Amino acid sequence: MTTTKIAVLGAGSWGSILASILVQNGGQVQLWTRRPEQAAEINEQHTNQRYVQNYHYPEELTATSDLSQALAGAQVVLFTVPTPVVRSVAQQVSPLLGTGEAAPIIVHASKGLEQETHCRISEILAAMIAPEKRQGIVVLSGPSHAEEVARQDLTLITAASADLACARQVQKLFMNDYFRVYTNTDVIGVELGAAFKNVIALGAGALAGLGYGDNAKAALMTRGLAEISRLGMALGAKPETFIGLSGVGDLIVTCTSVHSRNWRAGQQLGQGQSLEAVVQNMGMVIEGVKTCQSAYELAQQEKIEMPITAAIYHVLYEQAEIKSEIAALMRREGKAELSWD
Ligand SMILES: NC(=O)C1=CN([C@@H]2O[C@H](COP(=O)(O)OP(=O)(O)OC[C@H]3O[C@@H](n4cnc5c(N)ncnc54)[C@H](OP(=O)(O)O)[C@@H]3O)[C@@H](O)[C@H]2O)C=CC1
Ligand SMILES: O=C(CO)COP(=O)(O)O
Repeated sequence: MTTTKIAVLGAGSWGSILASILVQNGGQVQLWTRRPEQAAEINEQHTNQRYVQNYHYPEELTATSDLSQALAGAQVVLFTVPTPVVRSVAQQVSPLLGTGEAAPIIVHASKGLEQETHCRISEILAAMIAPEKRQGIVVLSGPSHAEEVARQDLTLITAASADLACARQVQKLFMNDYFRVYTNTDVIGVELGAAFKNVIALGAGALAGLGYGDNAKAALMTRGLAEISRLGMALGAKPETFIGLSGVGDLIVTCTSVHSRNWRAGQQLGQGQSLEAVVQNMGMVIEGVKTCQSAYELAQQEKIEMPITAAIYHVLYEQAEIKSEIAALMRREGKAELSWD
């Protein structure tokens, strides 16, 4: 079997751990970081202390700050940078890619929507990388905190693509005894589930920060899933995807885990910290903050009721009090739980 050459772009928590899996599975991986000192740390110490503490990366993993070196001969290019920088990184990548037979499969593992354009990540990649420079675009998504994958905890995720053959190739690259990958062709549903769950996780964290209990958490997740699915379907997603790994699966893990940066950010907001302080202190991406604005605007555009997302938007962008938003949610007019009643 020939070794697959893979470029992983972004050496944060997720990119570096996905790169590690690919190396463990026999891939030849170049991990790109914009910081030469981080490349040196990964190559020489086999650590990435800023993002994943107490983890020793496989010694075969090579990091580089030279993008053309990372992409040379790559058959697969995996984007793992935060949503707000996907467009600018793709712009740098595009001129360096081969065409035709040399064009790579493009994969991404980011979870958000672009602010202002409301684009999904695969839409950004399709716009920035010409069709002759890529094979299929595959989305990797599901309940998967980097910290747990690092310790080889059992993890199941989805590889979604309109091109099922490409999704299967990506599935094969990542599968091993602790990391199991399913395929899905509903790219819209997978990307929207991933983006919107981060917004609900901010709410789950805020409830915890205010001292609410498990009833409130379950209620938020359930009604959060209802509104995510409503907007997702209006935007072309298949309903079943929201009860899959990239939907309810990721919603559960993000709303219930201390590993989640979105949950932790919400918890700190609930404890009374300012958004600026929370973002500043996290030192890692909190995707739900920006995606909340896109979700709120899309809901208005599609005329979809999303009361929880709207409440979180009011807190993040209009300085509303969390407790007043909770009170307003609880005092909404009584409703039927399901749309057919
Ligand atoms: N962490 C996790 O468990 C999971 C994360 N994800 C998703 O993966 C994506 C990445 O998240 P994650 O790795 O956790 O984020 P982190 O905050 O841990 O790391 C972000 C990485 O992106 C790099 N970066 C930021 N801006 C730029 C830029 N302009 N050009 C190049 N590189 C840049 C950072 O580099 P620098 O250090 O130089 O700033 C850093 O390496 C997010 O969309 C997240 O939702 C998905 C599943 C699990
Ligand atoms: O998406 C994730 C787990 O599936 C990670 O969530 P956070 O970005 O909130 O840490």
